[in-house]
Amino acid sequence: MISTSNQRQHVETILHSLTNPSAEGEAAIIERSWRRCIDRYGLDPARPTPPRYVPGATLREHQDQADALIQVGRAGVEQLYRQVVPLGYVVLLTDARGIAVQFLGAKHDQREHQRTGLYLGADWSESRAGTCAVGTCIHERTAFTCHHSDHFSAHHIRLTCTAAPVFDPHGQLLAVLDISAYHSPESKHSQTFALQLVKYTAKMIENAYFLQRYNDHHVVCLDRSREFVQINRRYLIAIEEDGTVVAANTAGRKLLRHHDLPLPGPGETRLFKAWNIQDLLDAEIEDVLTIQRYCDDRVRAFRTHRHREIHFATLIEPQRRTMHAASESRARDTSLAPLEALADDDPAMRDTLTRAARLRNEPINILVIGETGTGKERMARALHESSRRRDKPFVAINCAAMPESLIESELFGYEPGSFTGARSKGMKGLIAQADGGTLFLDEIGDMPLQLQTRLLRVLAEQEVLPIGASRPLKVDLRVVAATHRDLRGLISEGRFREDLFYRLNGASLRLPPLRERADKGYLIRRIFEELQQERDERTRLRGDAMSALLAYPWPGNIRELHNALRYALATCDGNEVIVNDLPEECISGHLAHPGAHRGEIDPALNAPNRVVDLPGNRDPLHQALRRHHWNISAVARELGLSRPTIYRRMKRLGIVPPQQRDTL
Ligand SMILES: Nc1ncnc2c1ncn2[C@@H]1O[C@H](COP(=O)(O)OP(=O)(O)OP(=O)(O)O)[C@@H](O)[C@H]1O
Repeated sequence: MISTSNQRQHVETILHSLTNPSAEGEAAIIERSWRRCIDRYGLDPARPTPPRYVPGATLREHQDQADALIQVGRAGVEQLYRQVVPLGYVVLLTDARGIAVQFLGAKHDQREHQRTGLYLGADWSESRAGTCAVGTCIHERTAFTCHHSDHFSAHHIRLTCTAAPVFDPHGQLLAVLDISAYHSPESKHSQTFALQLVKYTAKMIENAYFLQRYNDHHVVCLDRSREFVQINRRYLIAIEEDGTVVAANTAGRKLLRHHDLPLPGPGETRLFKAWNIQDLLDAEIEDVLTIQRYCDDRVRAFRTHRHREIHFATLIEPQRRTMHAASESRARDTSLAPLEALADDDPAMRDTLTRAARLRNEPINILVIGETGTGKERMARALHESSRRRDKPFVAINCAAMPESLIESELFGYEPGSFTGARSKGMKGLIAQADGGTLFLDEIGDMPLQLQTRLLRVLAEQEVLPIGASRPLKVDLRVVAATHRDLRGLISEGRFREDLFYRLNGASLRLPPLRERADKGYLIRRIFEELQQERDERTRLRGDAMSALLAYPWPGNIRELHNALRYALATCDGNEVIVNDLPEECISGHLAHPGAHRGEIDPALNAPNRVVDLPGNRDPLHQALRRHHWNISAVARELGLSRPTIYRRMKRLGIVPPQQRDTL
């Protein structure tokens, strides 16, 4: 708390500066803001303003509107957080109206954060909070440190806050990135480095947003340094195929303005001339569009027309083109679609899929290797569906799951009356059923040795001898076998036949574990989509749930992911899956907090405590109910959940309030 004399002195400083304006530079920004607080917003420096929070539903709307930026900027915000948290800072991302839509802070200080307004849903607009880093940054459209008594409200003067704006590709303010700390040296100079760091991160987020927004355009990146142009991406200018400039990042807009080529600002309706990149650079459009293809280091130097400055350029080509290429290849050969769908841009998977595509019609057997649940059966099915055998059967056999006594008859079939208990008409074995198609032998490492010998004969002769039969049946088979075991190890232990290994291993395809895949996001979205189709419903996967899913190491691989999403869809409120709907193990490394509710963006990182109300976690809910004497509204408030959700979870967990127990 700040002492009354300090508070009085703070008020006097503000009032004095307003009657004696003198400041320049950043001090002038503060004076201007103080004046607005009194003249325009009617705030009183003598009356501390406690933080104001928007209601949960309103916060949701703000978060939804900022969703694209939050998603694109997530990595940058999290990186900034990791850099500053050891120094006692929290990180806020607010929208252009100053509402905190994302918050990352140390877990144990949650109450303090909430008391100060450094929390989700806090309104940091200048008109509400007075002079502060976020609100004043929004007003002045510039990065700014509001240190201690720079704040208008005495409530905030122990804070140091540094904020930087993030603009959209048309110069409109999108968001403000802020770091704040409770304890800092008296001198404002101590925050110089903080200011640079926040500006840098805001620029990275802005550029990431720009590149995503214009990923269907050519984007020219310019820099005064050849060495840094690829890394810095300082000036970004999106152009059409004919060179027409369509947008630029903040630095790019400044560069264009400096060369008398201004772009319209937000809300500017008067007609601007459409500039061409050739108005800026002394270049043929072909020289610009071919940088990637014809320049050794993918950099080309140009002089600007007006100031004759040398700029080095690189070019980011439209993704549309890559997508076209991919869809063209698919159009040429649509049969590859089942394989293509297995992965997005994971390098190991792309290699595996390229090999699979080449092998799909080759007359060789394939061994699929990967940890349990990595999608080996999926791969086998996709190989079958992409091959010329797709209209014939795909027969899957799990060699580990089948009782040893049955394997032989199931696989090879039998003649009528060949053993006691056999069907009178005999049975066609699974191998014969797969004739013309694909036989998938899952967990091949678990096949008993004696059957390995018989299987070897089938593969060598391409014929199968049912039990009790005197003549073998000819079969045309492609065998895909899968294992998560080390077959060579089993061979050296004498538990797997080496000759069978070579028969099965005409080629091998290795599937990476999910934790190593770079396309986790694609898999999550795809499986979520598949499950929704299965359930015939439309549910949203919220960003916080996505973050927790991306961060989890997935020891059970895609099967575990599949189960986690199925679970979340079954237990969520039907509209959206949030982090607390996920199974406990998926979030226990990324704790959500008791107040995690459908209004917050990333409880996984906001988390001060363990989740109190995890699905399936009966005790904490039970404890909360007892603590509140079974008052459901109070429990719902504490847990940040709706009353119907509490009732639903009680029902699911079999929790019955005492007053109802007698009636059961
Ligand atoms: N690329 C994928 N896209 C969507 N779902 C997938 C994908 N790969 C696997 N799955 C799903 O993950 C689960 C496990 O896949 P699959 O059974 O193919 O794994 P596996 O490696 O054969 O497992 P195991 O080693 O236990 O036999 C299944 O539900 C499957 O539908």
